[in-house]
Amino acid sequence: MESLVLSIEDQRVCVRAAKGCETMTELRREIDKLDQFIVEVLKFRLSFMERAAVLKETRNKVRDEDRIEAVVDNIKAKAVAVGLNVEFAETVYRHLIEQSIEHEYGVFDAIEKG
Ligand SMILES: O=C(O)C(=O)C[C@]1(C(=O)O)C=C[C@@H](O)C=C1
Repeated sequence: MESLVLSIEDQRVCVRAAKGCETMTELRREIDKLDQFIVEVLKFRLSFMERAAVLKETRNKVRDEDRIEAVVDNIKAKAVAVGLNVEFAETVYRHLIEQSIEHEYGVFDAIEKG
């Protein structure tokens, strides 16, 4: 991949491929651009947990083991498809889901149900 074009609403960012970076300064500038995007995607993903906390009727539905395994299986298949290390993808996603569940519990507990 020569470069990655990422867009969020009217924001469009072009991130150069790692092999196109000749210095650490250049390389870190590209990482910073990617991180900005990743943070926005994480925030957007978390907004779905906030909505899930509203849609789930009971607290014991916040953690859904079957769904966790389905998400992880899906991510592992996507990792294979794009050539990303599967163990890396699984580890990152299991952490992400655990943090998402913590956030969802927080929102669920803050809402008055019933
Ligand atoms: O699918 C859900 O029920 C969610 O709340 C989302 C999510 C996730 O992070 O993908 C989070 C908590 C659940 O245990 C399973 C999956």
